[in-house]
Amino acid sequence: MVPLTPSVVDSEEGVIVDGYSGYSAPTTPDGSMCFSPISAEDGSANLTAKVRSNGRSLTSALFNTTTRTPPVRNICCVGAGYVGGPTAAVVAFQNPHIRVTVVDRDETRIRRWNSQHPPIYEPGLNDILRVARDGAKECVVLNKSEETNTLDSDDAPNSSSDGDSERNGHVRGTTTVGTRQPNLFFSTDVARCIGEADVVLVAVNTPTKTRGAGAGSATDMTAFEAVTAVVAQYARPGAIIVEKSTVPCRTAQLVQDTLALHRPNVHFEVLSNPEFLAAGTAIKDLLSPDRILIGSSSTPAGHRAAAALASVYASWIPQSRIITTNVFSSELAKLVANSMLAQRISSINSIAAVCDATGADVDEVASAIGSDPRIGSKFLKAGIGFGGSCFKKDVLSLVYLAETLILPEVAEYWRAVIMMNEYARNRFVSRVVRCLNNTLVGKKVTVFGYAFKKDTNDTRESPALDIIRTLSEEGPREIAIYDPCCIPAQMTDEISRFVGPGFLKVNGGPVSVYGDAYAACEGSDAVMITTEFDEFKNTVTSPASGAASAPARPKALPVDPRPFEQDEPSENDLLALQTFLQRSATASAPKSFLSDPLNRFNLVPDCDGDCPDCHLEKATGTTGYGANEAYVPKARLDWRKIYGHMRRPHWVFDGRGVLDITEMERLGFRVESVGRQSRF
Ligand SMILES: NC(=O)C1=CN([C@@H]2O[C@H](COP(=O)(O)OP(=O)(O)OC[C@H]3O[C@@H](n4cnc5c(N)ncnc54)[C@H](O)[C@@H]3O)[C@@H](O)[C@H]2O)C=CC1
Ligand SMILES: O=C(O)[C@H]1O[C@H](OP(=O)(O)OP(=O)(O)OC[C@H]2O[C@@H](n3ccc(=O)[nH]c3=O)[C@H](O)[C@@H]2O)[C@H](O)[C@@H](O)[C@@H]1O
Repeated sequence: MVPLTPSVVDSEEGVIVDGYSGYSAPTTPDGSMCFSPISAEDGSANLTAKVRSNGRSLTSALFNTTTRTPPVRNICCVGAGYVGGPTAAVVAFQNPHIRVTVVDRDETRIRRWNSQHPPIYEPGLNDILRVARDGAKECVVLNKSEETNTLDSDDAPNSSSDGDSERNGHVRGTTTVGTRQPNLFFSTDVARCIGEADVVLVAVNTPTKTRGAGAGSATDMTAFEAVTAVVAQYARPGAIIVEKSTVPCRTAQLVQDTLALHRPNVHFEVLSNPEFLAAGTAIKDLLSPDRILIGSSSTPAGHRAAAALASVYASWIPQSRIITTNVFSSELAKLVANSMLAQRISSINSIAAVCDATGADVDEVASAIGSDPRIGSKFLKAGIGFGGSCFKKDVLSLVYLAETLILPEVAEYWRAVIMMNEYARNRFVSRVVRCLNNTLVGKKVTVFGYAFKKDTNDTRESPALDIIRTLSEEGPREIAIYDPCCIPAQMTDEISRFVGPGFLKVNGGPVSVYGDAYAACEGSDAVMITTEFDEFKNTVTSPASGAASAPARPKALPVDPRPFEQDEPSENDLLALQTFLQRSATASAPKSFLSDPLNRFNLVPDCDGDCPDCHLEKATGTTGYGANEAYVPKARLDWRKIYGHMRRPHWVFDGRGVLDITEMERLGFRVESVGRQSRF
């Protein structure tokens, strides 16, 4: 056990530091917390009063050097999902002195995090895991810029570490980076790990309730409430409890109440620290976030807790990007951020319908309005609408909040964002069916894209799944699915679970999953693009001229970070150098150099003989995206080749606006694209 920190000592068991007292937390009929702000108000308003007493930003107080900041040495993150896993990994990576343990009740998930098959794919995640989870070997890096951008394995800095030795094994112009011990762990022992932590990050799922009070819009707090109860029982006195999950506004009050109920007379600070990462760019977002938001109570203990959490982020994030607010503002800000982003997508999709009816082009409209800095150009891509696990549920959570606050106009306003999203999707599918003479019977339709957005294998609330379900009802001969990032076996399994096993071709249904885009198009009457993968883009130059095999995303070379600013390069410096060396290596560089140019990684132990992921990989011939194999964007599709595989009249329905219509029509396709018909 890590010794108690100063702040922990001043809030030992039996001592109420800030005068909190306990009351029972309201629950919904089905046992999960309702989190209605109205019912929360009914109890007591200790936290509310503290928040109201000081609504100003706490930032100045936070970084005031006179504020005593307890050192954080042990963090437990509850929830090893899309947020908990990558967030904890980056926190551990950037803070080698902090022990970070990610706990989950799902044994399979934890086993996979501890193996060569992490349960999620995110670009850059493996490199972080390989260092934080597995520790790193000593390595020697050349601390000066390369004159050329064409390094190969012989130029690898670590390969020149011998000869020409100076004292302490250093080579002129080189820096030795010491070994690093593992400080990221994954465990199913939830109670024990919570009990050892100075800071408990709660990053469990908070979906929309499907039954009971508020079904269809309120947040299902079952998992969050369960964790709160375990925290209340096992957390060490004075531990800082952090809401990382997206939760309804005023949840901190209810957490406080639950803690007080289970452990009267013990004080815990509850912080809100919502996560803003997006799937597919999680590591980039975590390494370089726009902002870190920390909400706390405005008491001295609240400020100390916020400062302690801020100190963890300060290892790699500039102070200016760490924003502090009162705890309820922070909770609400997360819901509002997602709702505003979703609203922009719905707004532009409503305009796409107007474009289709008038001949205006939605991309041109978006570009024209987006150049006004007050509007901005991001999140104005029209198409089949947003998917993913969060936008819909967070907008609905805001709707429910407004309803419970008796603000029906506000609720209706935000509900329209969801309605417009559904309208966009339905409009697209109706168009496909209409263009195919109102019947799919005997026809084959190919769906390109199963993940809810590009560069991720996250398929939650994927528009594709909804579309597959609707198309199935039309009685097609086949619905072929291809996704460049998702593993076919997993897609098949999900379709079986969420649409039904009877829909799979192997069981007599129409749906079949392909690992090859061209095979998926064989004999197809129509191709539908449902995810904006770069692989699906066509090029302005004819594929016949060779452009089809061009890389999907030619990237500018990253900057060589050397010479390092400090004698001792930071983990960020090493990561930047690794990326630089990988991207500037010649094609002949060996694979081992490309995956680990600094020769720093320890071996990942082999999986047990009965590892189900190894079996799956062997059985299906897919490698998955484990520690040894990352998803590499594939070459762009050769649409001319696809044309040859399809049946006339070669329909393509672009639900994501990734195609150049003129070029496609030149190849002979008939293209329908949301808001982009440009008939005039
Ligand atoms: N997915 C995303 O990109 C983002 C999600 N969020 C928010 O973060 C939160 C977590 O989301 P995800 O990571 O996507 O969810 P997830 O479903 O991927 O992971 C949640 C994990 O919590 C575990 N869990 C549930 N109850 C537990 C318990 N009682 N004890 C131990 N473990 C338990 C589950 O087994 C699961 O592995 C949600 O509130 C979400 O709204 C916020 C920003 C981005
Ligand atoms: O709370 C969350 O879960 C996260 O939700 C979103 O991230 P994410 O859903 O992963 O991905 P986005 O890039 O926001 O895309 C969401 C959906 O909107 C669609 N989209 C996006 C942008 C656009 O212009 N048009 C559009 O249709 C995408 O195709 C995708 O289906 C937010 O961008 C994150 O900041 C937030 O942390």
